[in-house]
Amino acid sequence: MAAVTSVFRPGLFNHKVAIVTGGGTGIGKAISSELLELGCSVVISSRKAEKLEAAAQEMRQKIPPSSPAIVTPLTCNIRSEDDVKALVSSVLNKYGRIDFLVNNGGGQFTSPAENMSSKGWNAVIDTNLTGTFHCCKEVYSAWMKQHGGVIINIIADMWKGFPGMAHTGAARSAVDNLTKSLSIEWAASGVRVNAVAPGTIFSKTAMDNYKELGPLLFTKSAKFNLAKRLGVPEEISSAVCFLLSPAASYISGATLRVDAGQSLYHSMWEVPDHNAWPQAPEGENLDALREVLNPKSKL
Ligand SMILES: CCCCCCC/C=C/C(=O)SCCNC(=O)CCNC(=O)[C@H](O)C(C)(C)COP(=O)(O)OP(=O)(O)OC[C@H]1O[C@@H](n2cnc3c(N)ncnc32)[C@H](O)[C@@H]1OP(=O)(O)O
Ligand SMILES: NC(=O)C1=CN([C@@H]2O[C@H](COP(=O)(O)OP(=O)(O)OC[C@H]3O[C@@H](n4cnc5c(N)ncnc54)[C@H](OP(=O)(O)O)[C@@H]3O)[C@@H](O)[C@H]2O)C=CC1
Repeated sequence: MAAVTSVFRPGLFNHKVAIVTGGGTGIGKAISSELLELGCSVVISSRKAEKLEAAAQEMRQKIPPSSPAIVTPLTCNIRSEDDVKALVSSVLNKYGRIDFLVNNGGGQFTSPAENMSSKGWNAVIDTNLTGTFHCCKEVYSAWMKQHGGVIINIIADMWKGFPGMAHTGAARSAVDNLTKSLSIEWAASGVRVNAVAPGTIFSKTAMDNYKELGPLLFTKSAKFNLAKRLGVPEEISSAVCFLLSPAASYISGATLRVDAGQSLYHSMWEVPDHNAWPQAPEGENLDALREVLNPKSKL
């Protein structure tokens, strides 16, 4: 299979520097690879050093000879403010600038809300909401406040709630709002802040996170969008590269849904038939409704 080639102009991001959290797998790997192809040096960052190093090796082999880009793997748990400070400081020491921050690292587990422990809830909120905040704040304070830049937050299709993953729905919705607040507060520094809300995007690592449930969740999900197929990480990457690029110079505070209309369509979560709902009030409208539902009842 041929390698995907960016639709953007070669050299578009020459000599820029990006941090991509979760940059070694799935969506983050696709974003990092496309940025490298376009000339941007990328720091890929997540918790597991071995995984990052392997991803960096693979990416190095694919950087076009014409690209001045360098890829650097650096470990960081975004839940820890100290880790994030150390990451940003290392990037500035090595590269002397940070043009782009892509807050992609994150995730969750499936569980009905009533079975979530406080520890599990906090793990997901700390990762997806607080982790994103840590990265935005540190990159802004240490670099973008004085020099400008672009931040992209990867969120999720939580627009109709997120039954089965209520913790991440709450966290991502909060990041959608954080994106707007930061875009306003940091506008005068020349910082654009946007979000991308993916639909269901297949990668091996994303699916494996759900263990034996993974294949079922992903295959079942494929029909709940207008394309009638799953997305792939490259389809998120191109949206991110657009928002990072000068083509999006008039876009800030926005969330771009890259979901083939999934958020407009019906949900995977089935509400079972039940009689638990309060009855509608008696009156002429309910009488008329009963007649429509059961015309013979009048006889
Ligand atoms: C319903 C339709 C779904 C279709 C799929 C469509 C959408 C796909 C969206 C995606 O985002 S795919 C990307 C998937 N990738 C990831 O999620 C990767 C990152 N995920 C994680 O790191 C974890 O999920 C995490 C919970 C965010 C963090 O895990 P970690 O192991 O670092 O946390 P701990 O601190 O060890 O655990 C804390 C606590 O959390 C609870 N918990 C963790 N995993 C599970 C689980 N699988 N099931 C139930 N509970 C879980 C648990 O209480 C843990 O505490 P302990 O019990 O271990 O003491
Ligand atoms: N795939 C999909 O359908 C969708 C994905 N998303 C979101 O997109 C992002 C990328 O997911 P995807 O590529 O699909 O799945 P992956 O599981 O491949 O990616 C998740 C990445 O996040 C990193 N990560 C997790 N926790 C932390 C942490 N505490 N600190 C730093 N890095 C962390 C992981 O690396 P490590 O374990 O080494 O820390 C991993 O690289 C996630 O935020 C995900 O929730 C949103 C909507 C849909």
